[in-house]
Amino acid sequence: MGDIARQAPEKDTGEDIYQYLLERITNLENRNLELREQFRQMESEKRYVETQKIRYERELRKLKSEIEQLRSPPLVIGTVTDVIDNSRVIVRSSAGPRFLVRTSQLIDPDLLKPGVRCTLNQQSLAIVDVLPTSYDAQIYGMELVESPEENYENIGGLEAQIEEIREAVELPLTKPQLFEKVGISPPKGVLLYGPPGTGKTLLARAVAHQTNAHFLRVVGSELVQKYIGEGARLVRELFDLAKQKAPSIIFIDEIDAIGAHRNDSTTSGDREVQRTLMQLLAEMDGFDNRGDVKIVAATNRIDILDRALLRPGRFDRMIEIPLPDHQGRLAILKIHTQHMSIGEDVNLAEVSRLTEGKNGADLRAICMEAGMFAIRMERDTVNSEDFLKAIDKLSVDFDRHHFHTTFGEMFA
Ligand SMILES: Nc1ncnc2c1ncn2[C@@H]1O[C@H](COP(=O)(O)OP(=O)(O)OP(=O)(O)O)[C@@H](O)[C@H]1O
Repeated sequence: MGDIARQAPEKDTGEDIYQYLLERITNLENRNLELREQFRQMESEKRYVETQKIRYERELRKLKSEIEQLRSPPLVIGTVTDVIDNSRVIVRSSAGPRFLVRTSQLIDPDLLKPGVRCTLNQQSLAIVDVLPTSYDAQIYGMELVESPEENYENIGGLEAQIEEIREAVELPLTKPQLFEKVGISPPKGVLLYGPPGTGKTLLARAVAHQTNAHFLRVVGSELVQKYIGEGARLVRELFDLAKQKAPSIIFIDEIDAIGAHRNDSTTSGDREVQRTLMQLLAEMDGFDNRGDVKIVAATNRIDILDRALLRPGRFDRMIEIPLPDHQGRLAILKIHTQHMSIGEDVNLAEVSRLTEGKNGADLRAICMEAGMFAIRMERDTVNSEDFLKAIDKLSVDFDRHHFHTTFGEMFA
């Protein structure tokens, strides 16, 4: 640069100017050559970067689609039996057969050793994830509460049912000697049945609270749908965990999902449900009813339950949890308004009369909605107008939901 920018000579004789220009031309030509060379190098660098970019983009797309493919549920569970090389292993699926499967690049090959449990894509059977070796209740969506907070005072309108469950579950846990002295066996399992939202879960949690027992909740449909082929194993682990944590109460919600009576169809889904049910029956049969683990199940569909579940020594005590009547609704409304600041004009008996056919969950929602109306109006007490608006709003919501469900079912 210094050469090119050199100042013209002061003495401007013709010879000097000629020399100066000649030198300048040579310099500029050299510089031009240098720049051309740099340009050529940069061009080839650019081409290299561009091809790299295309390669990375292709790899990114491949990995993204691999992730999507691998992550899509449901997943099958298997155990690695042999490792062939870094990308292929033999896995025994929990349903029985063995497969030679590919592993994802996202999985550290060091983790894949014989005996390790893993999840497999249902279609490609590629390994998606490696499961921890130690037992983890949360993986399976089990709810484990040390001692739930709900107590009998939180339950409205179910006095007779509370009495029954106390006899069937609480007494054998707190006073087992009574049963021994009289020489009778306490019931093994209790089945709560009735429409949704009427307090079945609440009741089971309250018994666990009263007896200081661990509360273990599983949902029947999740047992068979979350990890295919794992239902039976989950039932076994559920009972093991309950024994470990005793005194404990196992609560199986939606038991109809595994305990519906069997028909002749033999799809793999049906077989899975049957295996899970057989395991549950086996666990219950091999169980000491004088022990400190109690089983409570709930269903909205007692009509479809397999009779095998209801035989003596299984769910042999059935308690109906019906929709609340007027007095029941009043009791539930009192419970859900006890911490609310309610105006003197509010007549809960009237609210109960206006909510015929509603369940406990609806009544709780009405109380909360009435509170929201008061907050929107910047009032600190809830008046009867708020309750009327809340009942209206929830009835409209209910009708809309009902309409969508019915409409959806028509086209399903
Ligand atoms: N009898 C009741 N007394 C007080 N609150 C109730 C009662 N029934 C229902 N609720 C309220 O509704 C909520 C939902 O009820 P819960 O889950 O116990 O019903 P469920 O019968 O188990 O319903 P599902 O069959 O849909 O599982 C409860 O947490 C509680 O706040």
